[in-house]
Amino acid sequence: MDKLVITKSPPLSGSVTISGAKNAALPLLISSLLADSTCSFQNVPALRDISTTLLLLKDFGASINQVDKNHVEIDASSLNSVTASYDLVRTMRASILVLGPLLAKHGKANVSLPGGCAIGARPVNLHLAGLEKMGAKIEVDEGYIRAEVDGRLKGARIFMDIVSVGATENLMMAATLADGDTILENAAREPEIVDLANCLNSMGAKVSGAGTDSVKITGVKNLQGCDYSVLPDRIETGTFLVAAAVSGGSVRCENAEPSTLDAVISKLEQAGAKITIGEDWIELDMQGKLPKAVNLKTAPHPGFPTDMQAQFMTLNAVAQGSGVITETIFENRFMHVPELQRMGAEIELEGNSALSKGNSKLKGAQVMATDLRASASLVIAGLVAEGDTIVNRIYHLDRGYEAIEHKLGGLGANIKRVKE
Ligand SMILES: CC(=O)N[C@H]1[C@@H](OP(=O)(O)OP(=O)(O)OC[C@H]2O[C@@H](n3ccc(=O)[nH]c3=O)[C@H](O)[C@@H]2O)O[C@H](CO)[C@@H](O)[C@@H]1O
Ligand SMILES: C=C(OP(=O)(O)O)C(=O)O
Repeated sequence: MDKLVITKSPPLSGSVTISGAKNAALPLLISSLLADSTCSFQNVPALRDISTTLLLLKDFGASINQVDKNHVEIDASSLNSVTASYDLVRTMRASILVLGPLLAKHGKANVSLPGGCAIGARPVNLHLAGLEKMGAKIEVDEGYIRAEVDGRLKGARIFMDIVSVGATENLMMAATLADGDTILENAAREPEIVDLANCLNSMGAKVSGAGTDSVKITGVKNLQGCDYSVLPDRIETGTFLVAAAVSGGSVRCENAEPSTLDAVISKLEQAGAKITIGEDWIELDMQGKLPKAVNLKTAPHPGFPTDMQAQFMTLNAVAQGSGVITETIFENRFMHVPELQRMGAEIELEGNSALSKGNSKLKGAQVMATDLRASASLVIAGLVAEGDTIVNRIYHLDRGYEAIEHKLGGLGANIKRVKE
């Protein structure tokens, strides 16, 4: 498995182009299952999760035309299978999102239950309960969710007692082809949900209220193909901004969507960064200063995103002063803490909070990447640690960051991929 070797680097400087968002692209590509003609997607990030999704769609019988690295056309108008096998689903939890579209369009779906992953149990009960409320019969058998509906799904009012991005997306897609109106209450408000709603509407769906906690979908008989460009990745943007802040540098993120980053920008300003914003770019300048530690608590959007928690853990570790980070979304998302401690970070864990004492002088070490954002936090730590940091198992990083070593290298980081 590939490794990244990062050697203590100068403050990051320059500009970096942000890719399309993984978490927007995955449901968008999957939404092509609903359409009767070809869907064309641009600004698709070149990532392992995207290749997995395309393999999954191909496995159903969809035809895929990879026009170039970031442009793909999908025709899923006729399929020869509605089974998502364990081999593909186990590497990517977002595969569960095929359940709603397959059921809505083909009346049937067999989807392997996604395994647990390093950040928590991640159940799918809300996805299943919502689809059952729309008339689906669902059973779990030999590790597979087997779902069926007699005729079309029926519109329903669905209240979700936990805010779930995936369940909101799955049910929103299912409802586009259901009979009648569906109202999703306590829906997630993430920008990726708005992107999905916009794309579905461009296919002929009737979705309103996306971005609020009540989304209304009026079912239509069929959907057409689309030509859609994926939203820029707010988590990739945030990761580069934190890397710049930790290194005391100055970085401009191009092709970004600043309006999706309010909570992250506000914490970076509290950390002492000077932030300048344009229509599609964000610039961070630490003016040579060390960041100040911040207190933060993760929350559903527009709160502070859990996918930026690990990166801020590194920031707090090297910052001036102490800070408390509380994780409220996933019960086991502190796997990066022991690895950062191995590099010399002074962090104490208590329940779902992490107290960092600050001013840690990090030293390079061999570290293990346990999940996607944990990996990013270790790469950022490697930029300022004395000596070499070797980040093993970067499989996770490749799931979610396009060409991270090239992008960081372009900002002056000493980073290289070692193939094994
Ligand atoms: C591909 C994608 O977009 N992934 C993102 C998505 O994951 P994902 O959609 O899996 O995350 P959810 O928003 O569903 O999870 C939020 C919380 O709800 C719980 N839950 C979820 C579904 C369910 O049926 N029952 C239940 O209890 C989860 O265990 C978790 O504690 O949102 C997360 C929260 O912002 C992000 O960290 C992930 O990067
Ligand atoms: C947890 C993440 O992704 P996924 O839901 O695909 O595991 C993430 O993007 O940080």
